[in-house]
Amino acid sequence: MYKILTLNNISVKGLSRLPREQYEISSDTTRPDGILLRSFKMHDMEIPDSVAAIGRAGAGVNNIPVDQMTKRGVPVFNAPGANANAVKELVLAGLLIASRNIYPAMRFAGTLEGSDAEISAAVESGKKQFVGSELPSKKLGIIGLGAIGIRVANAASALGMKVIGYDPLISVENAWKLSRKVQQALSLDHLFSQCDAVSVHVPLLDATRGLVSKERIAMMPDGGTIVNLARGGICDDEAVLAALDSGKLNAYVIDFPTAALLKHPKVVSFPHLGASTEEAEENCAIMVADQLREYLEDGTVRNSVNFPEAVMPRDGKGSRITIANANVPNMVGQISSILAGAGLNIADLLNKSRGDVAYTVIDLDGGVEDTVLEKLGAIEGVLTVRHLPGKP
Ligand SMILES: NC(=O)C1=CN([C@@H]2O[C@H](COP(=O)(O)OP(=O)(O)OC[C@H]3O[C@@H](n4cnc5c(N)ncnc54)[C@H](O)[C@@H]3O)[C@@H](O)[C@H]2O)C=CC1
Ligand SMILES: O=C(O)CCC(=O)C(=O)O
Repeated sequence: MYKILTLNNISVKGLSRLPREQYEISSDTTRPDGILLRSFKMHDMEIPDSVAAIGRAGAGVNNIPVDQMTKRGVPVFNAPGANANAVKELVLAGLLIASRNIYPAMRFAGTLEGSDAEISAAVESGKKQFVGSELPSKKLGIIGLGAIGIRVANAASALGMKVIGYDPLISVENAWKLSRKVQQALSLDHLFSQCDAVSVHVPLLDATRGLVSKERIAMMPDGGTIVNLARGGICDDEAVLAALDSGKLNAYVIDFPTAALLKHPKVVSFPHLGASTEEAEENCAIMVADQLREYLEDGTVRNSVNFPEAVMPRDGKGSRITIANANVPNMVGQISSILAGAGLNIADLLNKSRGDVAYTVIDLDGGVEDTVLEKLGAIEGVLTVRHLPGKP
């Protein structure tokens, strides 16, 4: 029986991918084999050494101590693209809310009193305060052309906006998906200097912290909009607030409000709502539960943020061993020698590496003694050895 600890509510459709006869799922369990979570902050948590894998039902993994898990040989999985449409829709909503002054206009309408005729008169005289602008008259800059950025770029372009994108690390697959109407920015400064609105879609990393800075905001045309549904910290909030006060910026759309931001009339705050649709919650939970199950049962690695992709078909009968180790020379040689010394025949072998980690999947013709597993675990640099018995 595998034990799974949940640190947030995970969609039932996802949890149902883990059959109850094999998986015990609880928000309060000791010695779990796997953890499923969304935005729970794991950095201050003591992660039990029983944990073999962590599944993030979403995209961002800045709430998980990924480096620490890599050193322990624990893969962290996420659900790339599974909530991207939901975020794209909220970005478009944010742009429209900002450009049409929808919040102040709704607040104004909500204050009106009197007869229908009086309300109608107040509506007609009051609406001039909320005159907005249309999206096609604006140029949108998108920073980060991953699953979300690409969708926002293509959708904004289809709505008639001029769109320019910046992502020096864009994948070939994503580049193919990008509308040909989207221009390429040569640098962040190039992007900021010509965009009326900028939307960020990058992970929170050292390299992206404070990326929307005072200096870059100053390059924008007056009256601009910043949209940040990516993470707090990517924009320098103090600089944004000063720019809102001076009129340099007209609106800030944020999914990560702070006390200072909530008080400001030009800030459009959402409560980390980007991925909160039934569809996105189900997509993420299903994807990550499937990946966790495949790893626990077969050692397969798909969509990990710290392990190499490792998919080796399995006939199910013989034993499978998986080994995570430091990515240093002669590991496969040492592993094979121990198996050969124990008279074990390797039926199939896959060895992949990513950064500091290497991962090996070995199918054996028969079973394997615990003493052999102990010898494998004692090789210097080996982080984890897992034995996955054959399935009938
Ligand atoms: N508000 C919400 O509920 C949600 C927020 N997010 C946030 O959005 C972020 C992006 O999500 P996805 O598009 O799904 O991720 P993704 O991994 O598909 O795309 C991220 C893109 O950013 C690019 N990038 C990385 N560093 C960069 C830099 N310094 N400059 C320019 N581009 C850079 C990468 O090359 C990649 O193409 C997540 O990391 C997460 O923080 C994601 C989903 C929901
Ligand atoms: O699970 C959520 O609601 C948050 C989603 C998110 O921020 C992400 O996927 O990065």
